[in-house]
Amino acid sequence: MNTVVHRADSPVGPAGPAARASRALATSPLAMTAVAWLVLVVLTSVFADQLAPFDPLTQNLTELLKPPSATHWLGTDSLGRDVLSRLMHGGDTLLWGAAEATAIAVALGLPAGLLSGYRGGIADAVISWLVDLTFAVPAFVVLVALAVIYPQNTAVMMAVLGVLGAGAATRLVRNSTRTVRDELFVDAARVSGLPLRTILFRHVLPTVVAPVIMLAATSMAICVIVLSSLSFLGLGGSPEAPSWGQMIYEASQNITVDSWLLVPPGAVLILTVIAFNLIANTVRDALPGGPTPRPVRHRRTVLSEPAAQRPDAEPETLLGVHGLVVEFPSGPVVDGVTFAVRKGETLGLVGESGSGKTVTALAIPGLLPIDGQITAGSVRFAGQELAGAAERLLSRVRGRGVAYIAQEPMAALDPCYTVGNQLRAALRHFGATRRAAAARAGDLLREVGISDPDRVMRCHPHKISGGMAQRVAIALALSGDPALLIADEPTTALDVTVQAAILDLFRNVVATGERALVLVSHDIGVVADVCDRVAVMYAGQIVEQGETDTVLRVPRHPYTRALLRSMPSLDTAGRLPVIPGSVPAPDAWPEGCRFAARCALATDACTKGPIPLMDVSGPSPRTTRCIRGDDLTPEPSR
Ligand SMILES: Nc1ncnc2c1ncn2[C@@H]1O[C@H](COP(=O)(O)OP(=O)(O)OP(=O)(O)O)[C@@H](O)[C@H]1O
Repeated sequence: MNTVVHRADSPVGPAGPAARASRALATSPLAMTAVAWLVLVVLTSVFADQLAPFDPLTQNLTELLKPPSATHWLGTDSLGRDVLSRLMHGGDTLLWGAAEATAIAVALGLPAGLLSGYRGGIADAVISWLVDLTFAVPAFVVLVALAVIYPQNTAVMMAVLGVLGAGAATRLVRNSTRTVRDELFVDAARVSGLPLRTILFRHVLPTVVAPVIMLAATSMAICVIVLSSLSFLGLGGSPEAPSWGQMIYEASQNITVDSWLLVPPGAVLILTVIAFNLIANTVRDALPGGPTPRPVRHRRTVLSEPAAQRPDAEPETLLGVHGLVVEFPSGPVVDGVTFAVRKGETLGLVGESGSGKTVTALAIPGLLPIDGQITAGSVRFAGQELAGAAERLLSRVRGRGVAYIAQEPMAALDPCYTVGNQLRAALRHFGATRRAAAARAGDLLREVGISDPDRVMRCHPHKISGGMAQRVAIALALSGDPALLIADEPTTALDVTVQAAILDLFRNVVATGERALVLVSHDIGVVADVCDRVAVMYAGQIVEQGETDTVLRVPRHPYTRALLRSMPSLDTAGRLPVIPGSVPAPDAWPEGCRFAARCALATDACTKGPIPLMDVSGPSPRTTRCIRGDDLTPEPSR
């Protein structure tokens, strides 16, 4: 039975970075003091007319440079004006100006950074070039020039400062987006066929909110300093209107007569800047080191030779992969893979680590890493060619046609949203009304064997166990009612009991006869348990394929036999035989049989040249890539 557990070591909190940031702010006394100070400054500035004891401009020549008193709490300046009243009015222009520049920087930088980070390619190159341009502009010199051209026009100056600051915002959002773009939950969203807009706003945006808050707080601090500096130079606004920078300037003129005048505006300015920085630092500290960047994902595949219609395709074939070749810059890693899956059928792709199973599985719905390409062959799904297809077609097919279940279900679930939230969103994406989605979400969880769906729906992913997360991932995959499920090592991370339950679940999923399943596993026992047919992969090729019973009972390739012998069973006594050596890396594939170096039956003939797939006579279609297949003795029943 699956249990709901709290994983203390979970890398993610109960919600996303934004929630973590607000919790960090709420629980840090220093940050709360900073927030309180800023609230006080803002309220005082907004209600200065009502709160200030004196008019900030009224001069009283009989009260020059008075020290703090009961009447003038902070004293008077060289023209007899009340310092406290001037201080209260002095924050207005400053804070509005800083807010204007910050809002412009974020408004420009957020979409640009999202686009640049998520799309990459030309968009990234152009936007990065523009960002570099903003970094090259000496902002303060530009502001001084603007102050001369548009005297006392703080709005124009801050707008320009905002545009220049957008470069930093864009860079920050871009980098955060790139980090999250390759997370499995974003892949999962893409696999579900969600449109770009939804993926960006629902899955990527929440993870960049906290960095943006941090940037906004830093930007406010910088803008306050810049505006004060301009006022200090007499360039930052109307000379009559009080401002903190101007007050500091006036105080500096009287420093030998009365140094106290420097204290109130200086202290308020410093405290305000420190408060913004404290908030920025608290938010920064609340952010994790960031999800580990993974190799970038590719959205589009390129086909060097046009995929032809396959005349030999059987009409009931749901998925037909023919001669699939996938290459990375280092060379091919999948080499001419051919298999077909019919409705109601489960095909197992089995082989040791590095044999090319995952790359083959990812190639089907067009989810190869960015530097991987289908360079030959065909992937026909329900009559449509997917190899080299446009992203638009692929996103239509993903989710509704083909659903992909990743090995790490926890990582495939968005940590920012509850299970219910994610399920309902997926169902709504596939056209369900709000009410129908709410009902169907519970049904789906029940279908995948979760007995208390209401409670699980309220949980964030980090609060559920691995087995439960895998069930939720399967429910999510089923939300688009796909015809084909591809499950990549779906039980590897689970304990044996949960593994058995999940395999049962897969059996039920295809039992209706309406769906097909491609199950990727390195465990031939799992494949034997669930799959109707099996394709054994080795070094980028299928080396044997046929009905599971037949292949496992009478393997016709020494690699299949070696895999079977290394499978634990109840009657296994002593140590399990291991296959000596390891799968050759793609750049070390030999000319002849790729398994020859590890094969006890290998002869000179095996290493002379490529071994083609050969038919094996028998009651059902069967192929092997071994010229000595007939010499293999049947495996004793296990
Ligand atoms: N992004 C990549 N760039 C270059 N080579 C890659 C990349 N991804 C995978 N490969 C290579 O492709 C080959 C097949 O990898 P693949 O992950 O498909 O194997 P697998 O059989 O699924 O193994 P595993 O069970 O460990 O995932 C390996 O040699 C691997 O190093």
